[in-house]
Amino acid sequence: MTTDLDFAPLRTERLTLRPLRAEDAAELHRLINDWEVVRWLSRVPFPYPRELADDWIASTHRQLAEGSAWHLAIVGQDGDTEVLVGCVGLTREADSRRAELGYWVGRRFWGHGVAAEAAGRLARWGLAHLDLDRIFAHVLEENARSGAVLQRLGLKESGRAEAHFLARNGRLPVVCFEGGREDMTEFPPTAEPVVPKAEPAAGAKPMLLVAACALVDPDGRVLLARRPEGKPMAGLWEFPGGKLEAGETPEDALIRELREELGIDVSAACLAPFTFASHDAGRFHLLMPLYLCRRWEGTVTAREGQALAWVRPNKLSDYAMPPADKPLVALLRDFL
Ligand SMILES: Nc1nc2c([nH]c(=O)n2[C@@H]2O[C@H](COP(=O)(O)OP(=O)(O)OP(=O)(O)O)[C@@H](O)[C@H]2O)c(=O)[nH]1
Repeated sequence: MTTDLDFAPLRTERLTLRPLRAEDAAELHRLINDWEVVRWLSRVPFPYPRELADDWIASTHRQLAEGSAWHLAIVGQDGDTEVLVGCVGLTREADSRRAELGYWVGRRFWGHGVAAEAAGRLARWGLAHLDLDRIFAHVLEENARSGAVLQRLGLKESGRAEAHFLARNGRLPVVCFEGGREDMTEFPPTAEPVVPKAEPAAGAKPMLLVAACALVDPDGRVLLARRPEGKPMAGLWEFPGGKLEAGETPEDALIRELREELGIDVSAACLAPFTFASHDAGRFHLLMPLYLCRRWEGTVTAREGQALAWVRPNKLSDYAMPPADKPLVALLRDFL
């Protein structure tokens, strides 16, 4: 049976990450039944029985369907032919916002940066689309090459431990790595903040002016939008809005952003100033007025493919939000 389980393949410059297929079993077995590959992996036996490839592929489908793990085939393209290169996986830790990253690459594909390209893509996808805050992994102490892959992704060494290695029939020392969305590299550089008219004094941080809005529906629920993959803080939930463009008032900017992002028309008279965030965001200082709006025209639609959620005020804290938003959420909860 071939099924892609409604999982849209993830692409990188050279690779595609897609659910494993029953037909991959023979090639997967050929690649992984190799001591040079298995010796670094903790949960894989050696020799690797051919039937295990079938069983394992079936188990990855069950995990994908239940949302507990995302084990994907790493495939490349040789002309018109798809080539299986290895596997990469993200496994959710029970009752936490962490997931474990793992990968292996067939020996003949070593030395081309495949692992970092695939693992980086899956880790960033996971942070953007699943309710995750941290990615962790462990590698054998002697596996410096794999440690370098994790460092390239931005994960930091978080400690030492021991893990059981099936093919070695024993416990061996491992190095643990961990990181969150702020650590993950390869984000496109953030657009330069809009600097208000007066140049900041030498050495002062530029001020970024962002207007945001809590849309409140007739049931008293507040709209949150999820920051999409590829942007800084991808996966966090925020109030719709955006940066002021040159010459705009905060109200102008909100009216424009709400139309662009959500397809609704709001009038300045319906934007009630509520509170503001003043937050040191590192490279710049964020000043963000937050408005309340209960009346608009049109139907709220995700015009930019972003996930949207209407959230009861007492549930707002279940959503991971940028640090600047935390005090705003508390005020909003008390007010609504
Ligand atoms: N809209 C909005 N932005 C927020 C919130 N909290 C918060 O820290 N911000 C920050 O304010 C800035 C909003 O800018 P933006 O939405 O126009 O721009 P962006 O970084 O998403 O990318 P862009 O330049 O491609 O538009 C980002 O740095 C964002 O992280 C919030 O609740 N709503």
